[in-house]
Amino acid sequence: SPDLATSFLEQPLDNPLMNAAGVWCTLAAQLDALVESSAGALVTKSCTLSRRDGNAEPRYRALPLGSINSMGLPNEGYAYYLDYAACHDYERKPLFVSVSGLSLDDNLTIVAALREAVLPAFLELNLSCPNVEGKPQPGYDFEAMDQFLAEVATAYRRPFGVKLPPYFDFVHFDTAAEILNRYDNLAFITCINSIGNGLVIDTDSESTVIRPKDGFGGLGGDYVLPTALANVNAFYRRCPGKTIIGCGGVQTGAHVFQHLLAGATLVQVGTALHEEGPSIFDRLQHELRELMAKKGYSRIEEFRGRLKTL
Ligand SMILES: O=C1NC(=O)NC(C(=O)O)N1
Repeated sequence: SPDLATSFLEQPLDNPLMNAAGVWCTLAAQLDALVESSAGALVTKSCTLSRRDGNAEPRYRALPLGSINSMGLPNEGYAYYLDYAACHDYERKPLFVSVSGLSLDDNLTIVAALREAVLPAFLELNLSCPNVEGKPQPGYDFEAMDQFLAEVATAYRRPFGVKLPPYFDFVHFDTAAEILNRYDNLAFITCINSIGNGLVIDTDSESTVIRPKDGFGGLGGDYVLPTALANVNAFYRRCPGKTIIGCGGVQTGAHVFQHLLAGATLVQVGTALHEEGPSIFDRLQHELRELMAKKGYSRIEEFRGRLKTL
């Protein structure tokens, strides 16, 4: 049957699937469940300098077409995730550490600690959390993003990656890619984070469905798949020297196939994992293998990045 084996920054993986940062990865027990699952890799909840309770509840709602969330970066603080990363068995599967400091200084402190720990973990720098009140997303402020990257790339010196927000304009794809391409140790790009500040209204109650920010929150699920695929392919085309991780709207093996076709090397699962649990990785691999067999593909590299245009 088709082989899902792949590699990421020269590390071998059994398959290209992993969780999206923030989903099933805030506490050690959740992370352990991902290690025990058939996911090919895992990433920790975006961490900040100190532990955070996050935003008031209700702050997440599953919907027929996906999800809306305004979690507000609830996490155990960066030391908790560095401790977890220090105990992880990297022979079993790669571990990514997501970092979302609330300031450049916080990010530099966390990144320096990660570098000092000398662990095989991969740093995913989150530039795109839309849910901390008063904190603009660095991903939507190109000057701030460039400054963040200049300082983090210099301080960390090792290969790292970024988690980007979705962009919706070719000028923004061009400008963001031009910035990313200036950093040689910026080795991977994860597209996309949630589509920020959507508003879901419940007709019966005539109300918003989450409490924070008057109900405005990040969208995931079916709502975001075409935007996620566009961003994966836009950066795949513009950043040939970098590896793309796809995230957004994955619920079936066909969605995984589409992300790979668009140029992704790994594929992250958020909303659907939140709703189905880690067994989803078995289902997605089964569905992807079935689809590959039907199409006559035996390995991912036979079609990855080979999206046809009309
Ligand atoms: O980067 C993030 N994206 C989201 O959609 N939500 C979380 C959060 O709010 O913590 N962070």
